[in-house]
This record gives sequence, structure tokens and C-alpha cells, in this order.
Amino acid sequence: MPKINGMAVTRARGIIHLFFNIPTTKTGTTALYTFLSLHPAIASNLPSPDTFEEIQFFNAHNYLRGLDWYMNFFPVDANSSAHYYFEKSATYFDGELVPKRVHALLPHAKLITILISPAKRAYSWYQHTKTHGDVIANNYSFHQVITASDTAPKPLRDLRNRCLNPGKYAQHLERWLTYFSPQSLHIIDGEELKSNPVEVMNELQKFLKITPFFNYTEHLRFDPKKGFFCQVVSGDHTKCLGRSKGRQYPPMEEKSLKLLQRYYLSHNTALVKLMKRIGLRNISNWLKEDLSDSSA
Ligand SMILES: Nc1ncnc2c1ncn2[C@@H]1O[C@H](COP(=O)(O)OS(=O)(=O)O)[C@@H](OP(=O)(O)O)[C@H]1O
Repeated sequence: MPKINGMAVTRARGIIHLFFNIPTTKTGTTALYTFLSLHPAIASNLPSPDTFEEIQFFNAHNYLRGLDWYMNFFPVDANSSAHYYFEKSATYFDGELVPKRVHALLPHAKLITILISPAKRAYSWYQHTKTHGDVIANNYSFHQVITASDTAPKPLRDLRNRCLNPGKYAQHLERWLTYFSPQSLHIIDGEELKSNPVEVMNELQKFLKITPFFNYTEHLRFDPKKGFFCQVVSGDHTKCLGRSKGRQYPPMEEKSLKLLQRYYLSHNTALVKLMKRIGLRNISNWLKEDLSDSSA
């Protein structure tokens, strides 16, 4: 099987099964991608030279190139133990057309997504954009960005929208659930991915029914310097994600946090309803906290 961040594909006995990791930017998708790549039965796609390595197939004009073009990113290597292949394309989660297109070509795909507090995700995105030298992010505070009005200059509104819109999780997930059954969807708590990635990867392996079962305990270790779990490379050594993942930046201002918790109240309430409807009993701590703090 090939598998993709944003989506994953399975080739087994000539049948192609796909599972999608529908990534929400800044929720830990790179960590998940890295951890999945450690699994001997899983391989990632070949990098696309056009779109910063991601294939960006279902969300953009590449779709018109057809499934064969897409599948060429997942060559079958007779010497490899990989049965599953995966891809990561950051704009799949909230792309309007993506669920319909995925379903049209890969109706048996399994979907994986990671969610964190949408307020924290928005702030992380702002910090990411700022570090990348974005003029707007460097000229406006986070609070100014998230409170920008609809009459603000377009670049400011665009940044506001990229901070705020992906965090309307229920709205985006409902679009996926229009085409896919709840049994196809696996939601990862991004805070648990940070604090207990071994358990998260165990649950994910069960969801995907992957064999052999990979013992992540031996391959992931908390690195106190990085402040995150990293890959064990040899003996005492770990290999962590780069500086752009797990950045150091000042905490969000209280007024921005409060504002965002109120802003996302209806979206987070809808998310809880959605999760209950599809049979998920465990509501993430971040979700409970965001909901209770928004009424404080
Ligand atoms: N193991 C490990 N190592 C480093 N970082 C980790 C890890 N697990 C989760 N995270 C969190 O991942 C956040 C970045 O998310 P993404 O990889 O989805 O970002 S991106 O959209 O691909 O830019 C990143 O966000 P920031 O802290 O804002 O940098 C981290 O909080």
C-alpha cells in the first residue's frame, strides 16, 4: 500500500487501497510524516519538483493530469518491504473540491487528520509566516491580523483567512464526511502526538490494520533540548525535526486567546457534536479547555 500525508495509498496483491492523511497545517503533520516513514511497511511518495515536494494533486490543476500521473509518484520497488505509501499535501484538508475528487478516484481511501486548538494553530501559522519574511506578518501584530476587517487591504485579509479558516474543523470535516464514512476517518489529537507519540502511532497502526506492527517505543524518544519526541538514530543520539518545527516564540497575548476561543466557540461546539455523532467518545483536553475558557 502506498500512503500519503493528506492521503495514503495501499497496493496489495494488485489492489490499490489508499489512506489519506488530510493535514491541517501547523498541527504536527511533519512529525506524523516522519514517524510514518520509520515504519518498514510504509513509504512516502517521490518528491514533486514543482510544488515544494508535495504532490498537490487533488487541490490544484495537477488533478487534470489524471490518476496514472499521480500514481507514478508511488513506484513499486520489488526490493522494498513497503506495502503502504503516503503523501502529505498541506491544502487538502480545507480545499473545497478535494473530498469529492479523492472520493471519485479513491473511494476506499482512509483519512487521517490531526487537530489541535484552532487558536494555537492560528498563532503557529502567523509565527511561521513571520519567520518566512512575510511583510504583512512582520508589520502587523497577531492581534491586528486576526481582528482585521473585511475592508482591510487584501494581503492582510488573506493572512487573516489563512490563520482563521483552517481551524473551522467541523466545517471541513463535514465536507469529507459527505463522501466518506466515519469508519474511514481517524482523528489524531495533536497534543497527544506531542506528549505520547508512541500511543498515537499504535492507535494509527490499528486503524490502518498495518502489518507488521511496528514498535515505536524503540524508535522515538523525548529530547529535552528540543522539547519534543525525536527519532532515535543510534545509542544516545536522536534526530529531531528542524528548527522550523517546534519553534520558540512568545506566548499568545491573553486578549487574542480569549478572542479566538470565543470566535471558535460555535465551530468547536459543532466539532464535539460531529465527534459524538461518529462515535468518538474521547473529547480532547484542548477542546474541553477551549470550550470552557470561551465562556469564562
Ligand atoms: N515531534 C515533534 N517535533 C517538532 N514539532 C512537533 C512535534 N510534534 C508536534 N509538533 C508540532 O508541529 C508543529 C508544526 O506542524 P506542521 O508540521 O503541521 O507544520 S507545517 O504546516 O508543515 O508547516 C509545531 O508547531 P510550532 O510549535 O508552532 O512550531 C510543533 O508544535
